[in-house]
Amino acid sequence: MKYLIELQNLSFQTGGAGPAITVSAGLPAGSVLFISGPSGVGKTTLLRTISRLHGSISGEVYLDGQSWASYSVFQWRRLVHYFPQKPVLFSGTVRDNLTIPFTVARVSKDVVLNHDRAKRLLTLLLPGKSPEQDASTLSGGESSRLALIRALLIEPAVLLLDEPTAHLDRKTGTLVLQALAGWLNEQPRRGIIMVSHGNDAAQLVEMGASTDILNLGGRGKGAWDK
Ligand SMILES: Nc1ncnc2c1ncn2[C@@H]1O[C@H](COP(=O)(O)OP(=O)(O)OP(=O)(O)O)[C@@H](O)[C@H]1O
Repeated sequence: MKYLIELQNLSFQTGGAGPAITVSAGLPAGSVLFISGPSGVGKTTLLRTISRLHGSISGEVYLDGQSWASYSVFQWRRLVHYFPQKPVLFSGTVRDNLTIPFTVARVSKDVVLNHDRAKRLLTLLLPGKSPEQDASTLSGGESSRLALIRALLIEPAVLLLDEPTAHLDRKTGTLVLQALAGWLNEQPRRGIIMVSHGNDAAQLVEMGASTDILNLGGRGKGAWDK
């Protein structure tokens, strides 16, 4: 299989005025596709379209060669997981926020939090924070990192990240990128599509990730499709 996820002539309309945008791109497993383009061009809308939170006009998305039409919306969003710019936390503790998605799958809370990966991610991204802390007392950046840990624990095949390092200082941003690079390397068939700036791309390359750019201000093709 050449691509983990492939956008084939995916056409969508943003909420703003302007013509529909059509993109084609393929993401090999283990790599990161950066979405670039000027403010308001439709980067967030593209991520929301890929996750089926925003309707498309035409075209298709393939995951491991299988069209998105063959998945229920629920299955698709679990496998192709959208992480918004302002993620929502549940009321309750840090622990509750990490375990709530798993109560649906009837996995015990202790299993989730005793998982090595959960412990490692908490130590990396929220050092010094207790699982018993009320999540509403976390800072904006900490809340976002807690939500990111939750997204990583859900183990999607593809993570769609909307500016995950925005508003973070460089050191904390690097920790987030380390968590993402580690997550990519853990399993062979994972990928990330993210809206972010060139500095993140350069750092991920330094960490050994293979990256590409899909420029929405440009012709709408990934470099892998040349
Ligand atoms: N619900 C909505 N109602 C009206 N307009 C909307 C809605 N959502 C998005 N838009 C508009 O659609 C356009 C694309 O928005 P989008 O958030 O996808 O842009 P973006 O490229 O991610 O921008 P930025 O880099 O500033 O975050 C913008 O002009 C935005 O104002």
